[in-house]
Amino acid sequence: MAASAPISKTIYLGAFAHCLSLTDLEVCSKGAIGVDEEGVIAFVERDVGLEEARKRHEGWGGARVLEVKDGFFFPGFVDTHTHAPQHPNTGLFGKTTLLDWLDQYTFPIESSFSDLTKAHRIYSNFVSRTLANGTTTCAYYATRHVPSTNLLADICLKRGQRALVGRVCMDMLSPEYYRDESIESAVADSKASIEYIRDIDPKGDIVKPIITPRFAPSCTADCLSALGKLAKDTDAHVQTHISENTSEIALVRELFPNSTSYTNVYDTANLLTPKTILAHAVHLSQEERKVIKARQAKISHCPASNTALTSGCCPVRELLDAGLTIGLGTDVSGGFSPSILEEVRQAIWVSRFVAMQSPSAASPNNAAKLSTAEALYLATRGGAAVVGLEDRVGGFEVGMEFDAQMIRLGGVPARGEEGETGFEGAGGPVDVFGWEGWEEKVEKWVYGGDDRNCVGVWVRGRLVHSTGRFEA
Ligand SMILES: Nc1nc2[nH]cnc2c(=O)[nH]1
Ligand SMILES: [Zn+2]
Repeated sequence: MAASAPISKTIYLGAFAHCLSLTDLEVCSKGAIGVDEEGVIAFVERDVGLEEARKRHEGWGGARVLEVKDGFFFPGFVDTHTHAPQHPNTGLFGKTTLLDWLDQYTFPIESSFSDLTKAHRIYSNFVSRTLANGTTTCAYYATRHVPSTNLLADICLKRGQRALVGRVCMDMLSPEYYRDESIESAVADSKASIEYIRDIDPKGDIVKPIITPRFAPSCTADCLSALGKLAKDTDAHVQTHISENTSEIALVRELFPNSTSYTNVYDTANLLTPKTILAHAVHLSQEERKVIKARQAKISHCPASNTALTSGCCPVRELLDAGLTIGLGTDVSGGFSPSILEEVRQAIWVSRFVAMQSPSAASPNNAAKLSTAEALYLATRGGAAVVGLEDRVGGFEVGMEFDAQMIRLGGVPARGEEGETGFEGAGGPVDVFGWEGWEEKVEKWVYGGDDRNCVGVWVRGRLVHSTGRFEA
């Protein structure tokens, strides 16, 4: 499954589902998606069999055919915010909240990434884990160490996962043992990592650098401004955290007394650009939302993390109504799962908690609730827009690149005989009895599925993960 191996022209046959818009999920029970040797979608046929699809497309007679059985193709997920070095801490947060969690759990593990052997082990495992969960594009925070940050980019490139990889900057309020020595060294190290990543993938088809000030409380105003200038000079992406937790917001007010808001701190440093990803955005004021929209900066919604660290319930409907571009983020290890499918569920749950906070408990604010289609949109097309890939990935359209996952659902045997469990035909955690419609099958996957259902993953038409549960 080497990322550089040539790919053959393939017709992906069978059911597929993808989002056409925020509210519109298309589920096609009998499709044929033609993908060329460059991994670009050449045709998408609906309600046709293989022979008809071949007849309609000259030159596709000899193409390889890959059929999905008991399932469907779905676009690869986009994880718009996660921390690869925090992977060993997944599930470890106790009763902490953001600021004490950083001190207790996060800085100690991140600081150990000066050890390249350890970094290799953890990063390889995490990239495998995210791929196995259908994540074809991922925005990664690394640590402040240049060699291990570059190693993460190497691993993503080798495995064929699209990635934005960021060397973390932090020149204040972090422990002595894990802090940039100066603004100059923070900028020079960031530059070195940007140059390395652009060198290994000059076109940025698979890996790209992303400038990563950790968050305002761990960067001086001058460091933020220097990174804003670096973003302008290099035209690179930017990622940071914003307005995650109320104590953090109070700290920002104290540290930046001349700024009118948390958003204003980043805006003053020229860090809000169309290529900026702002993680969390739970407690933004109306004014801050307007500024973020005006700068065309993007939002990563991280519902599992926001609940685990009791940061708050992000009012996603309001952010959508304000016209902001939003994707989902696992935020490992604030978040407890590397799965964007889990974030889809968590985003739906959190929207329901927001709905139940309406003044009348007897009548929830239904408008706040995200539908399954909307949450899947955030996981695919929304995320693609957050990382600037909306023209290339996120849906099955002619001219887009084939980033996809094959989802298989378990069939329950038609006849259970005495002594049988009725479990024999099942593959994975979702039981399908045969009478469900395709929309219902997708719903069952969203609420009950996991990586056992994700049997194959492709990036630009290249197989990057497989469980062996289909014939390639
Ligand atoms: N969730 C989360 N928030 C942060 N704010 C600053 N650093 C972090 C981090 O590592 N995780
Ligand atoms: Zn984070």
